[in-house]
Amino acid sequence: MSDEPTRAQSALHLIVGELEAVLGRLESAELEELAQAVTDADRVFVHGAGRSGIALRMTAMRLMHLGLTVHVVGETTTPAIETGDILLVASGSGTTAGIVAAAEAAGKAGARIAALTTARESTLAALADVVVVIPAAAKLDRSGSASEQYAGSLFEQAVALVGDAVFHSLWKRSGQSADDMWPRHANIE
Ligand SMILES: O=C([C@H](O)CO)[C@H](O)[C@H](O)COP(=O)(O)O
Repeated sequence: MSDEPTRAQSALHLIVGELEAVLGRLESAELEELAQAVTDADRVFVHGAGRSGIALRMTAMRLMHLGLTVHVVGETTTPAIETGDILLVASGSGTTAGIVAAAEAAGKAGARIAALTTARESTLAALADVVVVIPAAAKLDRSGSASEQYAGSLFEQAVALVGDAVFHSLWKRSGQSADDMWPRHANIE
């Protein structure tokens, strides 16, 4: 058998390399601001379209494991957002209509808004109290300069990892052990 990497292995190397590069360019102060805003909030609401939303659902689960009250916007049981809450949104483009509308509504309700986006100058970023810029490709960027991957893949992967990093830092600050958190894990699945 040849030692040559398969094409999927080559793709994995590409993805890991792109992630390392893009995550290395994140502003540490922005990440700290995000972690603090999440921990300061009464409740955390997450929202994103498509894969951006899927990535944030991973974060939502871990923040729940940490003991925070977390809701995914659009779920049947999600209540009204209000003052003291934070809406955490992810949108590579920063212009997805439903996400911008949600941020506007959350702001009017008195909630804080934290946005993960590639676009610091976007409508979404302008609405947000906390912005973490992930300098990946937005989904319509066909230049290949920010990423060789399809559409917003690099952004969406980075959102999941940023969420895990925020969770991990908050977990370590909390002093809880893994055993302390485990009873919150779903026991019907
Ligand atoms: O699902 C997505 C698409 O496959 C792009 O890679 C996006 O996450 C979805 O279209 C939302 O777009 P953004 O709000 O610009 O992240």
